[in-house]
Amino acid sequence: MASADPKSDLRRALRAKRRALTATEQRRASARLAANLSRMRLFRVSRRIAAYLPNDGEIDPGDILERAWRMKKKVYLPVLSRLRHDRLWFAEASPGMELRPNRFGIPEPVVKASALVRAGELDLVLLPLVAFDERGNRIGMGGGFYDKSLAFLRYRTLLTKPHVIGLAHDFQRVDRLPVDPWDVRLAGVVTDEGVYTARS
Ligand SMILES: Nc1nc2c(c(=O)[nH]1)N(C=O)[C@@H](CNc1ccc(C(=O)N[C@@H](CCC(=O)O)C(=O)O)cc1)CN2
Ligand SMILES: Nc1ncnc2c1ncn2[C@@H]1O[C@H](COP(=O)(O)OP(=O)(O)OP(=O)(O)O)[C@@H](O)[C@H]1O
Repeated sequence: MASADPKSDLRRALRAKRRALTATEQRRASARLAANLSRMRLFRVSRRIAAYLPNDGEIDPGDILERAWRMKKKVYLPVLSRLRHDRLWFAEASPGMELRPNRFGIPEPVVKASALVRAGELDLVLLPLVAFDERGNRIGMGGGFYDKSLAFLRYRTLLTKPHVIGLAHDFQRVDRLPVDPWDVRLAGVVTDEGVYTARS
């Protein structure tokens, strides 16, 4: 059924499409994604990199995490704030560390509050998305978590950290997305098929 929010129909359709991928398709996409990202200078020079654990058919950054650890980079995963329910913090992750599902069922590192860092302490945030366009606009799951946690970037220059790159299956690209005032623009999007660098 069509709804009043143009974003929600698109969300539903693309989420269903990515959930329908087989495990084999997901593994192939993950390997291609890692190959495409590791060719980027931004990835090579970044020391502290946040990614995510895949949920709902999202493209799997697992191969990227492995590569980053081999390159002696620090890898971070998002943790929902227990105090402010709409904010993300980031915890350094290591292979095989203890994880516990958050309220959406997505596993999170189990760390003490003092070990959590804010987005501004990272060099590169690789974030999940539901749809993107080539101008660097995205829509996510609808919680506004990343938009709120990265809102400070909208008032700063292009040189401000972290750099924000979206990760997606190539079929999640759409012609043009509606832009809301709070949306944080991506520097680019990397997919299983290639790299889209946003030009303003
Ligand atoms: N892998 C991954 N981790 C992430 C995010 C993400 O999008 N992907 N997030 C990015 O923000 C944060 C969590 N935000 C999320 C927001 C909504 C749903 C979700 O599945 N919503 C369900 C309703 C679930 C419920 O209410 O219990 C839905 O819309 O069907 C999941 C994660 C932090 N970690
Ligand atoms: N910086 C902000 N300050 C206050 N509210 C915000 C901010 N960013 C987003 N929101 C609110 O969050 C809600 C969800 O926004 P939106 O639909 O754009 O999320 P999304 O981009 O799909 O989610 P996410 O960022 O978690 O991937 C909106 O109702 C919006 O009002």
